[in-house]
Amino acid sequence: MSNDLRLLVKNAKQIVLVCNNGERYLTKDGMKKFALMENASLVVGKDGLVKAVGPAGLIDSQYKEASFENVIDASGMCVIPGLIDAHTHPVWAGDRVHEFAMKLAGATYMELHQAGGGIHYTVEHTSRASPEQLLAGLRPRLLRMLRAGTTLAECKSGYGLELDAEVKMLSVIEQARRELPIGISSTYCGAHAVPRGKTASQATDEILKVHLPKLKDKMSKGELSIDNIDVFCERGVFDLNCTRAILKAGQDIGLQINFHGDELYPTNSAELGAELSALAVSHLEEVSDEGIAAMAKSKTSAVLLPTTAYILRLKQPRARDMLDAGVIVALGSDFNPNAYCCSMPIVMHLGCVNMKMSMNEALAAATINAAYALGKSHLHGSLEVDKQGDLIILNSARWEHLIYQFGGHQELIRYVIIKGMVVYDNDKTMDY
Ligand SMILES: N=CN[C@@H](CCC(=O)O)C(=O)O
Ligand SMILES: [Zn+2]
Repeated sequence: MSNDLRLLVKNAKQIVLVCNNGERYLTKDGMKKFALMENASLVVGKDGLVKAVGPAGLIDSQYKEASFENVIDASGMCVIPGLIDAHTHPVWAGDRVHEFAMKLAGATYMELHQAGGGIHYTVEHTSRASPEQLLAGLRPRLLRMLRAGTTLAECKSGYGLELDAEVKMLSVIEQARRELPIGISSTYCGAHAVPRGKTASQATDEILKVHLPKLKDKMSKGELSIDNIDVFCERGVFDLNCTRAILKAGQDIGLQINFHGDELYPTNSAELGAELSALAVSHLEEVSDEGIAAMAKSKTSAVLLPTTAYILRLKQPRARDMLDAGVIVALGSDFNPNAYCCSMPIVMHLGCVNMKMSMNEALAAATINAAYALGKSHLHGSLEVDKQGDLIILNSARWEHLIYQFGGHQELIRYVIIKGMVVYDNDKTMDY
C-alpha cells in the first residue's frame, strides 16, 4: 500500500458524497436523493485528490498497512464536500452601511444607484484604493468565507469600470489566489455599471476595443488568469444587445459566460444565456417561463442568490419552477456591499425557507451545481475518487444541521479541509 497519503478521515457517521457516478451536475430527482454513506471513511493522497471513500470497515482493511500524514477520527461527526460559492463581489473599498439604513427606510436599490450611490459609490472608493488596501480588505473576507465552509469561491471585479482599475482588482484577486488556500474562480465584470459621463454603448465600445484586447494580452503573457466574463444586464444598465456583444467577445478570448440577468426587471436574460450557451446566469428574480425552458434545454445553470431578494425585499427567484423544469440550479452568496453575507450555510437556509428548496437540493446547489456554474465540476463539488479532497467535517451526527441551525455554522463546522490539508480547525487559530 502506498505511503503517499495525506489524510484519513475515519468512522464518520455520515459522508455526503453528493455524486457517485461522475455526474457534472444534478437536476430534478438527482438533487433530491443525492449519494450519502453511513459509517464511512475517506482517504486523500499527497496530490490532494480523493483516493478512496467507502464503508469504514472496508477502508480500514484496504489501508491497514498505509501511513497517513494526518488521521482524523470523525466518530459521531459528518463529512460533506466543501461548499462552493458561485457568485461574489469581495474586492472593494468604502463602507455602505449608511445605504442599508436608507433601504430599510424605503429607498430602492435602483433609486440609490441612479442617485450615484450603490455600485457607483463603491467604484469611487475602490478606484482610489491601492492594491495593498484592496488586498487587506479582501483577505479577511475570503477567510471568513473559508471558516463558513466555502472551499471555492467565484470572485468578480466590477468596482473599477475603467480599465486600469479593473486590472487592479483582477490582480488583487490573483494575488489572493496565490496567498490563500481557498480556491478562486476569477471573473472580469467591467460591465457592472455604466461609468459616469458615458452612455452604455460608449462603455460597451470601450470594453470591446480596449478592455478585452488588453486582458487577452495579459492572459497570454501569464500576468492574469481570468475564468469568466460577466455583465449586469438590466434596464438602465446594459441592455440585451450590449450584453450580447460583450459576452460574445469575452467568449472569443476564452472566458466562460456567467452574467447577471433578469434581476430587477424582466429583460430576457435567461433566453440570452441559453442562446449563447452561457455556463450560468445569476439572479433571475424576474425570469420568464420561456427563459426557464430555454435554460433547462441549453444546460445553462441558474445561480440563485437568496440574500439579494431577502435584503432588497424583492420577489423570490422561482427556484421551484426551475428545479421542476430541470434547470441546473446553483447557489451563491452574492457577497457584496449591498448583501453583506459570506456564509453559504445561511444562503442554503434562505434557499430552503424562502425559495422552497429541500435541504438536499440546497446542498447539491451549493456543491456540484455551483462547481458546474464555474466550469469546475470535473474536480470540485462532490467527494469522489480523483476529485479534489475539499471537505468539511461537522460536529453533528446528521449533515442537515448545517442548514437547520440558522447561523449556527460557527459552532458546527469543526474542520475545513482543502486538498486534504486542514485549513481551518475550529479549536485552533490558523496562521494566515
Ligand atoms: N446586481 C448587481 N450587482 C450586485 C450588487 C452590487 C452592489 O450593489 O455593489 C449583485 O449581484 O447584487
Ligand atoms: Zn452580483
